[in-house]
Formats: sequence, structure tokens, C-alpha cells
Amino acid sequence: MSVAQEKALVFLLTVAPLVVVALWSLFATQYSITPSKAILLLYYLLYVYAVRWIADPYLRLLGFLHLPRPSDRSFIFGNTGPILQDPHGRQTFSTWIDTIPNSGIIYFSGYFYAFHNVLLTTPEALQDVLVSNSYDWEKSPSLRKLLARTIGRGLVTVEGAEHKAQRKSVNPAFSGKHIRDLVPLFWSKSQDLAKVIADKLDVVCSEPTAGNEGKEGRTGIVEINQWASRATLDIIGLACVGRDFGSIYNSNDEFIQQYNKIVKTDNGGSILSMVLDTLSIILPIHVARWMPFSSRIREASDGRLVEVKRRDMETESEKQIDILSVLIRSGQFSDDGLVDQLLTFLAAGHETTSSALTWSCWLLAINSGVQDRLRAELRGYFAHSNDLTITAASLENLPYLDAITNEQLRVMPPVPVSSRAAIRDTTILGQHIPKGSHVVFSPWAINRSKKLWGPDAEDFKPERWLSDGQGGLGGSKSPLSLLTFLHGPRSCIGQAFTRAELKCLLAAMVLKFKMHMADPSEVIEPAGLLTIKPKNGLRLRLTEL
Ligand code: HEM
Repeated sequence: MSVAQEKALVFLLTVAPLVVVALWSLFATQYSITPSKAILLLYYLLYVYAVRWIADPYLRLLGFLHLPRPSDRSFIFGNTGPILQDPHGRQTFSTWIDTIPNSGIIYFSGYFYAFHNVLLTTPEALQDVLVSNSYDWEKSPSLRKLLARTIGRGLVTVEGAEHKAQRKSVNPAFSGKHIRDLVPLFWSKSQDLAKVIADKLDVVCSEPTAGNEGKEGRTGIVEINQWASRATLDIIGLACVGRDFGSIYNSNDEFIQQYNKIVKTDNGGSILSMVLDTLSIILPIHVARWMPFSSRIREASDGRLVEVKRRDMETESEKQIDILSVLIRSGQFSDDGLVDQLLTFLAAGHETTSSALTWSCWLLAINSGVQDRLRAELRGYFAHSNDLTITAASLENLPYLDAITNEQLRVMPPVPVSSRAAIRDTTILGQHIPKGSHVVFSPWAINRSKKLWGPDAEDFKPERWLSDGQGGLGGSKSPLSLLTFLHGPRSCIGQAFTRAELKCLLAAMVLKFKMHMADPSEVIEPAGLLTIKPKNGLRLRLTEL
């Protein structure tokens, strides 16, 4: 639709019905449409209310029409047509950001032009929404309700003052100091992972060459995604609850079964449970959470986990370092509150780190030069040490490992897109944004924007973090050019945790194996609902070193 057509549409849906109703009310009594003036007035008020309700979004549209926006639009889909064919809008948002001239925001409309969205395209616009006016924006109520039904009222699902208070209480458990304490645990699990995978490989003997006997070694094809999922689950279990789920050894830990039942969507729910689940989404959070049929959350909230931990803390002489212990010691949470936070960490921290590890392995498998250089850095580091143990201090002295971690989180952000709704009238870069409008920000598109990262933005180049001369910004001009964990009061609380964990896992894998694609011609496609994973898994050929 052209701008003229859009303005005509607004007129048709706003002014015209009011004119019609005014004429109608003038002549209605004359033609005795209704005998009662009171009923006529009631009709009139109802009609005006209905027109106002329908017209409201279209009147708001006028406030956006001057903003840059995509040219492909239709009445039914607004501008969302291309997004529907492009999961998470990854490619669409990237194209818009790099090709539509704009100074920080691009407007795009939803169905029937009735929903208004603003795509944030520059660090300055992101700063306004995520940092300066963060509490003018909230996650969509339906999404929060859906999440709260399964993970309770933890950090992810609460808003406003409740969020501020919770964040303040949880922050110390994720402080730099505490994450340093967790590094030995990350490293030990990472080594377990490498060992368990190695034991599954086939023993082969290489061809003898002149003067050399054939050497025995282990190699095989491994689906990495499922190992990444198991390892990151075990790490989060140990770090958050102090409990080894043992899923890399295929354990049947009761809590894990419970967790899978709660968080996984593919657990074969019956039609009845689907209906009940739907009902509990529709109901307000507080009600749904305590409904007898909302059994999932009840099962996890049985409090035993916290009870056992309290007992361990009393009886064991060694200070417990897991996050649950830190939260219990803070004395800020009820037992229910603790369970909600734990489920939140599991849900927010498991799939995401598992996705990040999978993509790291993929990037190293298709960039063998980077893989070799990382291995050389690690071997060089350990050559000067008697003990092959990664500590928090060693992580600070492995610059290439740090660069790879930054770069893989930049090019393959596990959460590719997120959004917020304005809960009051606000502004972005001075532009008035009425209550009810939506902002969309795409870590995928921002992290890969040529405007922010240069012409090689799409390439995996860890070196950009080594010689950027920009204080660790990878050659970009602002920290907000990297959006993987967002920024501001609602940024990922687990960022430092993730970075340390990923470094340990990658170091263990690279020291133990040479990684290649099982089928070098295979095209790996990202897919997924909230986090992205390789659509058909990731098969790598691992050769033990
Ligand atoms: C690669 C790994 C990770 C990525 C990419 C990631 C990404 C994110 C993003 C994008 C958000 C903001 C979502 C939004 O508000 O729209 C977020 C929030 C959050 N993340 Fe992470 N995350 C990761 C790992 C973790 C881990 C390991 C934990 C905990 C152990 C964690 C806990 C949380 C929590 C609690 C929030 C909500 C924070 C708040 O609203 O105050 N995340 N994460």
C-alpha cells in the first residue's frame, strides 16, 4: 500500500464512521428507527465506543508513517509477510537494518496495520530501550504467563519493582568472584565429557608408512548437539544445585526426569493435558500456578530439593559454592521462591549454553585453522604448567580462547530475537512511542550488521577481538553492537557463567579431539523456537589426539 492509500484507510476507519453515525443519529428519530431516545443514545455510545476501539490503532499509525520502513507491505500482513517465511526474522531484520536508510529505528506494521512495531537498529536506540528507559517496557503478558506457568515467578517472568528486588538479591550469586569459584567444577565436567565421548569412538589403526608402524587411535562420527545438551545440563545441575545429574553417563536422576517433564514440550502430553495446559495459560498467573491441574509446577515445587540442600549445608563442613547455597545464605527467598529461581536458571541457562557449545564446535569444525591455533595456544599454556587444570586465572591468560568465545557468541547468538511492549507512553531517540507499541531487537541482525561491524560482519573471525584497539569491542564502536546477552537491567544474569563454562568445554574438546564435519558438503541450517540449534543435529568426525 502507498502512503496515500494508508491515509485513506485511516480516514475510512476513523472519520467516516463518525460522520455516518452523526447523520444516522440526526435522521434516526425522524424515520422512527427506535422509539426511545434513551435507547438511541445507548446505541450511539456503543457505536462510538466500537469505532474508537477499531480506530485507535489506525490513529496511532499516523504517528509512525513518517518513519523509515520496509516497502513490501500488504493490508492483511502489514510488513510481516517476509518474517513469516523466515523463522525469527533473522535474514529479514538483517536486510532491513543494512539496506533501509534509518537513524536507529525502523517501523513495521503487523496484521491489518493494527499492531505497531519498531525494530531497533543502532546502539543508541538500543540504549534508550534496554538501559535508559528499561522499565517502560515489559515482555508480552501472554509469553510471561506461559513461562510463569512452568517456571514460576523467577527473574525471567516478573516485571517492575518485583524484578528490581529479585535481581538485587540474585546478583551476588552470579558475581565475578562466585563464577571464579565455579571454574574448577566447569573444567572437571568438561573433561568428563571429552572422556565419555572418546570412550564411544571406534578404535582404528592407521596405515603403516615407511619406517613407522601403524598407530592405534580412536575416531568416529558423533552427534554433538545431544552431548552438548547433556554436558550443559550436568554443569548447570552442579553449579546451581550442587547436584550431579550424571546425564552424560545416562543417569536417571529423579530431578532430571521431573525437569524434562516440566520444561520439555515434546513429552507426549494427552489431549486432556493440552486442554488443561491451555486453560492455565489463559488464567492469571497467580491462579494458574496453584490450580490443582497445573501439576507440573506443583511437582517441581515440592520443596524437597531445597530441604535436602538446607540439611547438607548444616551437616557438611565444607562451604557449599553452588548458586542455591548462595541464595539460601542470602536469606532473601522463601522455599517456593528458591524453586522458582532454580527452574528459571535451568530453563534460561540450559538450552542456551547447549546451543552455544554446539555452534562453537561447528565453527571450529569448519575453520580448521582456528581450531589448530586454539589447540596450540592451550598446549603452549599447559607446557609451562605441571598440572593440566584450567582455573579462573588461566582463563584470563588464554586470549585466543577468549576471542573465539566472543566471536562465536557474536555470529551465532543462541537467542536470535526478542521483543518488548511499551507499558506507558515513552520515547526512542526522541520519537514519541505510544503505550502498547512493540519493540523488536534482533541479536542476530545487530551482531551481524555490516554498518556496525564492517563488510566482514558475517564472517567468523576471532582475530577481530585480538587486535581491535578498542578496549575489547571487536572492532565495533559500542558494547551495544554485541547483543547476545542484551544489556541493562534485563540483560542475561548468566553471562559471566556462560563465558567461563563455554571456555572450559571448548578447551577440553579441542585438547582431546580434532573435529571435522562428518559430511563436509552438508549445509547446516539453524532452527528452533526460542533458541537456535542445527535443524538436523550436528554430526562431526572426532579423532582422538
Ligand atoms: C549462551 C548462553 C546464554 C545466552 C545466549 C543467554 C541469553 C539471554 C538473553 C538474550 C536474555 C534476555 C531475554 C529477554 O529478556 O528477552 C537472558 C536473560 C536471562 N538469562 Fe541468559 N543466556 C545464556 C545463559 C544463561 C545462563 C547460564 C543462565 C543461568 C545460569 C541464564 C539466566 C538468565 C536469566 C535469569 C535471565 C533473566 C534476567 C532478567 O530478566 O533479569 N542465562 N539470557
